[in-house]
This record gives sequence, structure tokens and C-alpha cells, in this order.
Amino acid sequence: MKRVVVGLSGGVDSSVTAYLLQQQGYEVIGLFMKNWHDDSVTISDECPWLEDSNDAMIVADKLAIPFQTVDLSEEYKERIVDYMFNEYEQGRTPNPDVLCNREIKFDVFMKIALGLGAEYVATGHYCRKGVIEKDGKEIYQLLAGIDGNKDQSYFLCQLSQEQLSKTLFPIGELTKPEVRAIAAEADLITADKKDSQGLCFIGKVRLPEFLQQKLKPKEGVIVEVPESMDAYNEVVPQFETKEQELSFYSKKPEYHISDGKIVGKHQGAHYFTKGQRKGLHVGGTVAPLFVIDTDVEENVIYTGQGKNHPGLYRRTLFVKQHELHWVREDMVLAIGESLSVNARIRYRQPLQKATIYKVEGGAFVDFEEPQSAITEGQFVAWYIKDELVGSGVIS
Ligand SMILES: Nc1ncnc2c1ncn2[C@@H]1O[C@H](COP(=O)(O)OP(=O)(O)OP(=O)(O)O)[C@@H](O)[C@H]1O
Repeated sequence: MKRVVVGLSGGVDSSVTAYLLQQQGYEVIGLFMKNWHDDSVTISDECPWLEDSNDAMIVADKLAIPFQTVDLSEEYKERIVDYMFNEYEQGRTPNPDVLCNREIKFDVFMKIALGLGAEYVATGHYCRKGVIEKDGKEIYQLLAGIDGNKDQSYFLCQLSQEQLSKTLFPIGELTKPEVRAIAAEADLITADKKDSQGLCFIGKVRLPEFLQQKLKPKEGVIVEVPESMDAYNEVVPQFETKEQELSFYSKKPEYHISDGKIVGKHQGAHYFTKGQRKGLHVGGTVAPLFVIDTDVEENVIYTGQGKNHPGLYRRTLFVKQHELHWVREDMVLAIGESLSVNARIRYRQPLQKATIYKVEGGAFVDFEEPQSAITEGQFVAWYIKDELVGSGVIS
């Protein structure tokens, strides 16, 4: 009998994952990880992890499978939380969910699972794993979940062939209502439990409050940039090469206080991210203000009115070589090559037509339509049909 460790989170998706694998004849072990208990930064007074680990235990009990809890809070703090603060401090917006999968669930956690003699680790992610053969070698594919509403492949965009080879995603073939129905039929207590949302560790916390615990407030000004000023703010030159063109359109605009008028104050540019609307507390504008850029060195937030403000839009982005990742190692582009893909720059964004151009030092992702709020530190993931083939950090 093949042994598989299921990451039991105390939610309905992982409960059904464990149940389905058991039905398929696997020897299933449930493993709950605790990834947070730092006194210096509080996440929530409500302590959701205790409740969740209890639910996970009840599910394991019901299925009569062995259950263990591991404490990964040390690793979590080192690899995710510290990184998050550091990124925000530098004016970038990290994605802890993507990182948590790469660094914790499919690394530290996976190693523990394999140490328990398991052949696979399974999670309740809405995505699928495919296997194809190429030149006599097995290649693993990361495929979108069948439920388009729930597809979580984006969060797994940094997984490697090695990690995928040891992974199972049993619920990727199902829709959420189907998963709930299976849970109800199997009489699992998590059948009607509300979905957890967002940040994998934070659960119920609000991000601004979380950040304020480590990043000191620092008063600065909010500048409103007029609509007449677009992101490039200069005459478009004649391009001699494609690379020159891409480089021009991927360039981050540089705003100055004199480009607009001061309309308010903020408590720290490092708390804000591009495209953000909440938390500006500036009234009296016709359309709401959106952050179009932050300058953490000068501590200035640049904003524009309305979500069509040209300052929000860019056509091209760049990924540095060392932040470029191919799930499909067999598809890596050589310098000068390009690839037509569909890409997204945030979870749940509908896929956008784009072309990847490999150049020295990294790759450009050039969108057919200009994209709103391309944000440094976030991940861009690219797909061919329903397969996620690669990803990278937006620089
Ligand atoms: N604390 C945890 N311990 C073990 N595994 C976890 C934990 N948190 C998440 N996972 C695994 O990662 C998967 C995806 O996590 P996510 O936070 O997106 O939960 P979800 O989609 O709400 O799923 P669930 O309903 O199972 O909580 C879970 O289905 C589970 O397999």
C-alpha cells in the first residue's frame, strides 16, 4: 500500500483530499502544521490555529488515520515573515502564499512527510498534476483546477519538477460544491466550514495592522498626479530593436512631487501598494484615488483619480534572470527566443495574452493589452492552455 501524507489544515478541501485518497486505497497520514506563534508580532487574538488543528484532528479521527502536528513556526518566521517585512520596507509587495508553498508546504513540510516514509504529499489545492513523456523522460505538468472559480495553480507557480513529482492534488478534478457534497456525504465536520482566505498564516489579521508592528510609521505626503501625465511621460522614441522597445515600455515611471499637487498625508509609504484604494483617507475628489506609485526613500505616495488613470497602466514587465522560474524545465527559452503565452499578474486575474522575450539578464513579459497595477515583488505566472509553465518575480 502506498503511503501518502496529507496536509490537513482543518478545512473542507484537505479533509476531502484525505478522504478521497483513502477511498483510492492509499495509506493516509494527516499532518497539521503550526506555522505561527511569535510573541513579538501578534497575528490574531483569536488564535485560529488551535481551532483549525482541532478540526483537523476530528477529521483524522473520523477517517481513522494517524494524525500528527508539526511546529514549523521557526522556519516560517525565517523564510516568510522576515522576507515579507523586508520586501515591504523596500517598497515591494511580496506574495506570502506563493512563497509559503515553495518554502514551507512543498519544502520543509514535504521533507518531514517523506521522512515518515511517504511516497507523496497531498494538499487540497484546486489544481491538477499531469505527466507526459518526452525523450524517454517523465515530465510533470502543473494544470489549472477544473473549477475556474477556484483554480489555485497561481499559488503553486514556483514549484519545481522535483516537488511536483512527489505531489498529489486529488480535488483538482472537482468543483467546490462537489467537494462540499462529498464532505457532507462522508459526514466530515468541515463540510460547511467557511473557507479560509488570503494569507496562509495570517488567517484573520488585517495586513496594515500586521505591518505596523514591525515597520515604524513615518508621516509623508500624498500627491495627486493629473491624468494628463501618463506612465512614460515622454515622447515615444524610434526603436531600433525589439529589446529597446520592451525596455522602454517596462520602465518604471519616475514621479516627482512637482508632478502633481499635495492632497493629504499618510503614515508610511511602505504600507501601501500600487493599485491600492483603501487607506488613503483623502476626500473631495470626483473619482476615488488609487495609488499609482510609492517612493519609500522619499516617503511619498503618488495617486491618480479613478481606475482608468494612465499612471496605473503598463504594457510590459521585466523578470530578472535569478527570479525567473520554469516549472517546465524543458521549455526554458534561450536568449533571443520568444514564446506566446497567457499570463496573469495576480491570483484570479483572467488570463491575458502576452509574449515572453528572453534577453540577457532576464525576460520581458509583453502584454497585448496594458495591465493595471503591475506591482514589483508580485509574481507573474504564464500558461499555455491550462498548463502553468513558468513564473517570475516582477522587478
Ligand atoms: N496548517 C496547515 N497544515 C497542513 N496543511 C495545510 C495547512 N494549511 C494549509 N494546508 C494545505 O494547503 C492546502 C491549501 O491551503 P489553503 O490555505 O489555500 O486552504 P484552503 O484552500 O482553504 O483549503 P482547506 O479547505 O483544506 O483549508 C490545504 O488544502 C492543505 O492541504
